[in-house]
Amino acid sequence: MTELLSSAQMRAIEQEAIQSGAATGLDLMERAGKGVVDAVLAAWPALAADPHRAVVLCGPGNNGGDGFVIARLLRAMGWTVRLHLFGDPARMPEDARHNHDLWAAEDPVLALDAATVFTGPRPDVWIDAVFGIGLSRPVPGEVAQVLDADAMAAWEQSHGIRRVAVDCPSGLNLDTGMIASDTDAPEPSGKAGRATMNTVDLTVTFHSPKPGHYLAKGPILCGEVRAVDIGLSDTAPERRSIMEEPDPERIRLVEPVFRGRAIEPRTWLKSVMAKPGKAGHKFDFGHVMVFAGGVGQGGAGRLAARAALRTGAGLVTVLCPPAALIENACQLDAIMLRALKEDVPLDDVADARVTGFCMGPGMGVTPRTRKLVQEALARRAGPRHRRDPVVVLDADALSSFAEDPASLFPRTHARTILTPHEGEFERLFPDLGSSQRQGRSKVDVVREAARRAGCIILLKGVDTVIANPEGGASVHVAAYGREAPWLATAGAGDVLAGMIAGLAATQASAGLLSVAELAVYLHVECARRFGPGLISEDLPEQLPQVFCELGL
Ligand SMILES: NC(=O)C1=CN([C@@H]2O[C@H](COP(=O)(O)OP(=O)(O)OC[C@H]3O[C@@H](n4cnc5c(N)ncnc54)[C@H](O)[C@@H]3O)[C@@H](O)[C@H]2O)[C@@H](O)CC1
Ligand SMILES: [K+]
Repeated sequence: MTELLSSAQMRAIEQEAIQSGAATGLDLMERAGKGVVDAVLAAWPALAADPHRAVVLCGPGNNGGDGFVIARLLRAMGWTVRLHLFGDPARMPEDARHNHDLWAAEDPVLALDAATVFTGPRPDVWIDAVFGIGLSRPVPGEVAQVLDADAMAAWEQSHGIRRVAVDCPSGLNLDTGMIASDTDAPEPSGKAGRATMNTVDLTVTFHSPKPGHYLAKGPILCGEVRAVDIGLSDTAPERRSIMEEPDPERIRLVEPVFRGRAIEPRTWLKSVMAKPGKAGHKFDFGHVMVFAGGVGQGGAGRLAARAALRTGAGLVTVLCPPAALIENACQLDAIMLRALKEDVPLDDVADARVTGFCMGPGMGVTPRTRKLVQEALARRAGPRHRRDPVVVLDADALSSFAEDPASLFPRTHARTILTPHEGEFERLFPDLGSSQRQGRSKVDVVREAARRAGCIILLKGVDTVIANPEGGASVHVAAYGREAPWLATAGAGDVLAGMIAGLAATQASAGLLSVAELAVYLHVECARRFGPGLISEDLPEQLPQVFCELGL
């Protein structure tokens, strides 16, 4: 997994390098600028053949300083560069000011406004170095006009211009992935934030990617993200193994990468999933019970059950009210079926070998659902198991506690995982949901929710955030070449809940957060493998081929 660094962590690493004498701020800025130029030429090798035109937009801080370095390096390659500055050079930080002066000694520093920028000739490359991690408020109106998605149409064939962002498209908050004008917070400047922000083709960031590249608007705006090495060493207190819970000080990006290097997905899968012994018995791979709804309400539970079985659980049983037995029996074969009468306690039907419960899809928002959830949460490890059964709570199992979430949290435990979508999350954590809309990072709110509930929380979305009560957090995004828009289909969440229950119920040695990470990854892989036209029934059916393609 790649570890994502917050702005504060990035600053601390830079400061340590500077204070230890390993590099000066100027060295780092020079390497950053060179890293951007190299990344541009690597992305579009044809640009290296002969000199081209560039527009470089610089801001008042060190992001602008990087811009001045880039402009100077391109000029040295014979390029024609028009450089525009927002801000007063006299007030720039020292290193940025130094690079400003090197540029200004030979070429003009133009104003950064639409009239000045778009009356110049059309560039081949557009470099946005206005704001980076230092963005502290909405982008001022005159800069916003230049960065507006439609503004480039002032040039003919503007779609052919290669757009590059330094650290991030200016206006994107690298901790939250939001743009200031997206949030409910009033804008202190009183000026309207821009409605549309220019997307770029390539974002070049330094040392390590940041959460904002993957959260919220980040994946829409950044194009492709390249992290370039600027010679900083990583001072993470301890780098953990892929199957351990993540370092609570860091945020982990869910992808088959470990310690910065791509690994075979097979290595990742094998480290998380149960290792089948040669003489494995079905009970060695766990028994998941999935609760289905009443007559005509069983589809969601059956989808989850199918996903749990395909993911590797040895046995899966659907529990349903007696009236729904025939309906379910007509649809299930390998999945077992048991009736659960209204007044019968869960212990009467679930023996000690049950290692996982998947609850919520189609169950109904009822007092009975609440009671069953409470009973499942009270279960403890059977004699043959090291761990308590996992309890995955989704959909109606969560909504059944919407009136009184505080009555759920004393019962949830470290082997519980809640898988809400945004609406369900906000019903359980109203204050956290609204603080997110006001600009708080999705990672921070999910971390706090996990702490409050004392269990794992997986908040679904194109950007999915998972956190555990210790502060460990990971982000998975269905973007950057792993888009799966057709996953927005009825029942896809039920399948995910079943996949998590199926993987976790095998009692693999990996922690539950690692299991949830893998389930989210597999879920998207299944959707991508099937492609457009996907319906939720198709998802579990892709698993055998996905496992095979990932080398399992
Ligand atoms: N030595 C270093 O610190 C390095 C920093 N690097 C670059 O430096 C950047 C961070 O530099 P800074 O901390 O100076 O931050 P930025 O350059 O991102 O922006 C800070 C400046 O912008 C102003 N500002 C912020 N939001 C504004 C708004 N909405 N409207 C008007 N003004 C606004 C601030 O008052 C400050 O002057 C990184 O993103 C990266 O590009 C790289 O060169 C690597 C080395
Ligand atoms: K920028």
